[in-house]
Amino acid sequence: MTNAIKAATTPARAEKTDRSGHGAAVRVDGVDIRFGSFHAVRDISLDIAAGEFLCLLGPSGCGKSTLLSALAGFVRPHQGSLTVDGTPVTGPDPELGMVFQSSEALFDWLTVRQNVAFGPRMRGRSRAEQAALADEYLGLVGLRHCADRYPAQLSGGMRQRVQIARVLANKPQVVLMDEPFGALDAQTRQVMQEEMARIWQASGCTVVFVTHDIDEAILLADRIAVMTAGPAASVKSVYPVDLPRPRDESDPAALELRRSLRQDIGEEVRKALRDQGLDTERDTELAPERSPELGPESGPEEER
Ligand SMILES: Nc1ncnc2c1ncn2[C@@H]1O[C@H](COP(=O)(O)OP(=O)(O)OP(=O)(O)O)[C@@H](O)[C@H]1O
Repeated sequence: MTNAIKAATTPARAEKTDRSGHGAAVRVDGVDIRFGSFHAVRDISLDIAAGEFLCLLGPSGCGKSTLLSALAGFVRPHQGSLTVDGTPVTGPDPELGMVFQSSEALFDWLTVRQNVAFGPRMRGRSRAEQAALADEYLGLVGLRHCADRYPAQLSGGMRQRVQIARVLANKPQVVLMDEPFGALDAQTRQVMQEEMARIWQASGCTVVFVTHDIDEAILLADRIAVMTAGPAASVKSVYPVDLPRPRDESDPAALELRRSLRQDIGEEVRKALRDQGLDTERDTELAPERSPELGPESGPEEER
């Protein structure tokens, strides 16, 4: 467990009704996942504190989504355990909200308000409670004025905000996000990242966020876990992001962290490309950056 994020104590899940909408501690302990004979991830251990924002970074195809799916209860580990506030994850659970990359997950035939009220409705909340929750979470994502529109009448960024509101309206303790802004244009993505930081702070939930984007991870995360190239991917290193919020990407400490992450992930990407028989020597895009004026590189937790 050298790469593990050490969580505080993990209180019993029995308290969850009192703390609904607040974060839960997540423990990934020695998790192996296989698809038939294919070994996707190997011996992954991570302790994520209640209310923490953890980003998972790594080369394409290393197993980030697979790990997230296991946390969501969609995929069963071959070995090891996944627990939320000490309770094993055995299948999908309303306490574990999943936000997908594509906003196609929304129900096109329901209005925005009905989409957000869907979870509370399924959980037997009264009409008044459904309306109040939809109003609250649409307000949080700044879309109260769109409540009566249908998803097709919204932009991609707005649809993603509806998806986030719909997940949060269930008051999950843990929100799992799989490249939620990956399909957005650069400007919308930047606004959504800033919004996400605000929404997370307002909701208090634990977030596990998969991304390819180093800058996005630095902007959002309390800690960043970097995965090795697959197959049999594991956690290579965990970086604490000790930067004040809101984050300033031009902060020298942020630039230094970015350089370390690029180097760390670049090594894994080159390894993956070599395994695929590609020549990576000429890949200048992935070459580690050298900026002597930035001083010594920041390192992952276990190197400190
Ligand atoms: N249901 C499945 N059956 C077989 N193999 C799978 C299955 N799901 C994922 N894999 C394989 O597991 C590996 C990890 O896939 P995964 O989607 O988790 O990677 P990723 O890091 O999220 O990739 P990307 O960053 O490109 O989205 C890949 O080699 C993928 O082909």
